[in-house]
Amino acid sequence: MKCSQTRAIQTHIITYPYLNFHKTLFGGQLMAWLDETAGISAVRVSRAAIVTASVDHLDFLAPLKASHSACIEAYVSGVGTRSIEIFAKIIGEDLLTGDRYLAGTCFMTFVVPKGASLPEKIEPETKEEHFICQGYEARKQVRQAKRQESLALASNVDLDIPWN
Ligand SMILES: CCCCCCCCCCCCCCCC(=O)SCCNC(=O)CCNC(=O)[C@H](O)C(C)(C)COP(=O)(O)OP(=O)(O)OC[C@H]1O[C@@H](n2cnc3c(N)ncnc32)[C@H](O)[C@@H]1OP(=O)(O)O
Repeated sequence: MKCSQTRAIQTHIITYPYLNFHKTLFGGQLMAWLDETAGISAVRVSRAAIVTASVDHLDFLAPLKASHSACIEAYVSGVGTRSIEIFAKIIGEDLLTGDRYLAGTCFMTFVVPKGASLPEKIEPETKEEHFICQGYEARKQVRQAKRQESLALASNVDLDIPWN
């Protein structure tokens, strides 16, 4: 399957309900939009009830200002046995001037239920897709090592009620 067949796009206007006290987009709102857009891309490659497993390298590169638009574009950049890596980019646009800027990039991993099937490989076509997809195996190895660290950390986190 080609990257382009998995592409999902959302465009939002940055307006009052989404602003923080800097009058720029609240980062948590951007994360919710990213999860939705990337999730749709993950469903496009799997046609299955995916879950978000992890988000890594969400880099907030530039603030998204009030009255600008934010275009989130996501596509599959690699697949494993049950995991799907999505690359997403967030492009801000000053709608009055047409100036565009990269506001952020992100990799997310979604997991399909046991029994669901994924294509054997993802085919990049554009220069950007080739660049992003070629790093998949290295990123997956890092992620697997981080997951072991995370599981070790979780086994040391206490569940005591915090108000005593
Ligand atoms: C009815 C619905 C219809 C659908 C309609 C369409 C909807 C379209 C729009 C959706 C847009 C919104 C999307 C929001 C989706 C949520 O909001 S989901 C809610 C938030 N997420 C969760 O609650 C997930 C909670 N965690 C879990 O359930 C489990 O820990 C997981 C993530 C499924 C892993 O389970 P597991 O069975 O222990 O995994 P395991 O067998 O060890 O590994 C399986 C694969 O996952 C990878 N993996 C596991 N954990 C991680 C990790 N933390 N990081 C990276 N990779 C990992 C492994 O490396 C392995 O990869 P492969 O070698 O198979 O490629």
